[in-house]
Amino acid sequence: MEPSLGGKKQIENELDILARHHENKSAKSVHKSQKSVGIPDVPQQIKLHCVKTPDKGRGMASKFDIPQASLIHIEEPYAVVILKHCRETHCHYCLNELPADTIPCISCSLPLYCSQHCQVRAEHKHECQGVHWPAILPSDVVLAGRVVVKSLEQKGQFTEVPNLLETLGLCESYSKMLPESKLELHIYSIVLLFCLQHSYCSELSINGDSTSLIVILLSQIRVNSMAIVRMKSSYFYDQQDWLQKFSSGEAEAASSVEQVRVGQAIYKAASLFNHSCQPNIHAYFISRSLLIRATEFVAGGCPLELSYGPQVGQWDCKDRLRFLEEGYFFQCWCRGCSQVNASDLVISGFCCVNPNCSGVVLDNLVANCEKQKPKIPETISIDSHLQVLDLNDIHIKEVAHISLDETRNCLRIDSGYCLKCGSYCNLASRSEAVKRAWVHLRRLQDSIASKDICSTRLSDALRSLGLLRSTLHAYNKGIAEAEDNLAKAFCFTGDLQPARDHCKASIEILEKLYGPNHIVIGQELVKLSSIQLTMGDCTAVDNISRLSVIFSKYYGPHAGIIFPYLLFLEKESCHIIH
Ligand SMILES: C[S@@+](CC[C@H](N)C(=O)[O-])C[C@H]1O[C@@H](n2cnc3c(N)ncnc32)[C@H](O)[C@@H]1O
Repeated sequence: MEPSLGGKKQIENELDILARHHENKSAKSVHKSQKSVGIPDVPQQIKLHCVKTPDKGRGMASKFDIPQASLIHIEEPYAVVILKHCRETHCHYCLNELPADTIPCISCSLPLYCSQHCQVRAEHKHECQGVHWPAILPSDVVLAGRVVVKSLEQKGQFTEVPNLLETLGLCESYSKMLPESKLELHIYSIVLLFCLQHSYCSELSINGDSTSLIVILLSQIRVNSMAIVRMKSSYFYDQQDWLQKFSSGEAEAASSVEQVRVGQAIYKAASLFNHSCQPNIHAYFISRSLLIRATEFVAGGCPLELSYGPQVGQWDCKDRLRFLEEGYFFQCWCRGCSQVNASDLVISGFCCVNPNCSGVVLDNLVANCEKQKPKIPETISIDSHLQVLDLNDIHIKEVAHISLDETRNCLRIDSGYCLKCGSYCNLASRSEAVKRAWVHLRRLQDSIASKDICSTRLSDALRSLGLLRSTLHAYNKGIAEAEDNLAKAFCFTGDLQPARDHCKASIEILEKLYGPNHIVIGQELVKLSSIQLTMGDCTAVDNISRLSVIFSKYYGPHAGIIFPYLLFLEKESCHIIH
C-alpha cells in the first residue's frame, strides 16, 4: 500500500531485519552450540582415502565403519559461478538470496553481493574489464576462466596456461565426447583464451598448447563440476497465515519441495566421489561450502558414493543409463544398474492379466535393459543375494519368479509376459489406454497451473486414475504421479479429505520404489502432514516425527537451516499434542 519509493525501501529493510532475526533464532533452536549459519559439526575424525576400483577409476572410502548420518566431508570450492537465472536474486559470491540492500561490483557494478565481505572475496574481478563474460559465455566456460586465473595466481606466473590436469588432478572426458561437443570445446577454448588475454593478462600466450589445455579443462568441468542447489518451497515465506490460506484453497500447499540450482562449482577432493544410483552418501550446501553425510551405516572399506542426479525409484534403469551416458559419458556400474532390483522392474511396469497375481509385465525397452544386467553375481550366496534384491521396499518375489537353482539365481525376463506367472498380456492395447488416461490427467495438471479446477476435470481425472490402476502395476510411478496431481487439485478446491487420501496413496507407492526412509519420502510427508495439520488430524504428529528423522539423516543438525519449514511443522506438531 505504501506509494513512495523511499517508504517501500524502508519497509523492505525492516522486513529483512525481521527475517534475519527469525533465521538466527531458528538456527539456534536447531543446534544450540551452532553459531548462526556457520558450519559447526566437523567430520568426526572420519579419514577418507582414495581407492582404485576396477570399473569406476578412483573412488573414496574410509578404513573404518561410518555410522549413519555422520558428516564425512566438508570442502570449500576451488571455483564457483552463479547460474544465469539467479543473477538478480542471489549473491554472486555466497549464492544466498540477496537482501533488499545489495552491494554491486566496484568496477562494473554488474554482479550483486549481499555484503562487503562477499564483494571483496568475489572471483569475478578479472571478468569486468570489457564485455561482461557471464552475461554472454556459458557458465562452465566462465568457471573454466576462474579456474585458470586461480591457478595462474597460485603459480605466480602469468604467461603460460598451467597444466590443469596436474594441478587439479581431475579425470577428463574428452576422448568419450561426440565430435560436435569436441568442436564446441575447441571454439570456447579459443574464445576464453582471448577473453583472458584481453581483460586479465595481455602476456598470456595463445597457441596450440594453451588451447588444448583449456579444451581438456572444459572436458574436466563437464564431468567433475557440481551443481550448488538450494531447497525451495512455496511454504517458507507465508508460514504465519499459511494454514488459513491452505484451508481456503489459496495456498499452493501441495506443490512439491524442489531443489533449485543456483551455482556451478569445482570441489577438488569431492570430485573423487563416484556415482551410484543407490547412493550411501548425500551432498548439500551451506552458502558455497559443500557438506557430505553418510545416509546409512557404511562398513569400513566400502565405496562411498553419491548420486550425480538419477536414483533408483526416480527413473527406470534405461533412463538413468541414458542420462549418465549423455551427461557424464560413462556406463554406470553401480549396484542399482548392474544387479536386478524390484524397483526397476515395477516403476514403469504393467499389471498381470490374472487378477490374483501380483507379478509385473515389462515392455520391450525395459525388458531389454533388465536382460543386460549381469543379474545376480554367481559368487554371491542365495541369502546375501536376496538381501541385495531387497534394497527398496518390495520383495522381488512379490513381482517376479526367481529360479533358485544351485549354480545360478536368475529371473526369466520376456517382454509382454508376467514375470511371476507367465501369463501373456497385450501391451499394445494397454499402452493406448494409458495414453488416453494421461490426456485427462495432463488437463488436470494444466487446470492446477492456471488455478481453475472444475468438477468435470476432476471426475475425468478420477476415472483416468481408475484406468491406470487397472492397467499398470500397482507400484508403477505413473499411478503415484496421478494420485499426487489429484491431491494437489483437491487442495485447491479445499476438499482436504480426498486430498489427504490421494497424497497417502501416492506416498505408499513411492515408499515401495525408493524405500521408506529416502529423502523423497521425507519431502512427500511434508505435504501429507501439512494437509493433516490443517484438518486437525492428529496422525500428522507421527508423520512429522518421521520426516524429522529422515531430514536429520540427510542433513544432521543443518536440517532446520536447509529447510526452515521443518521447524514450523515441529512447532505445529507440539501444539496438536498439547
Ligand atoms: C567425478 S569423477 C569421479 C572420480 C573418477 N572415478 C576418477 O578416477 O577421477 C566421475 C567419473 O568417474 C567414473 N564413474 C563415476 N561413477 C561411476 C559409475 N557408477 N560407474 C562407472 N563409472 C563411474 C566415470 O568415468 C565418471 O566420468
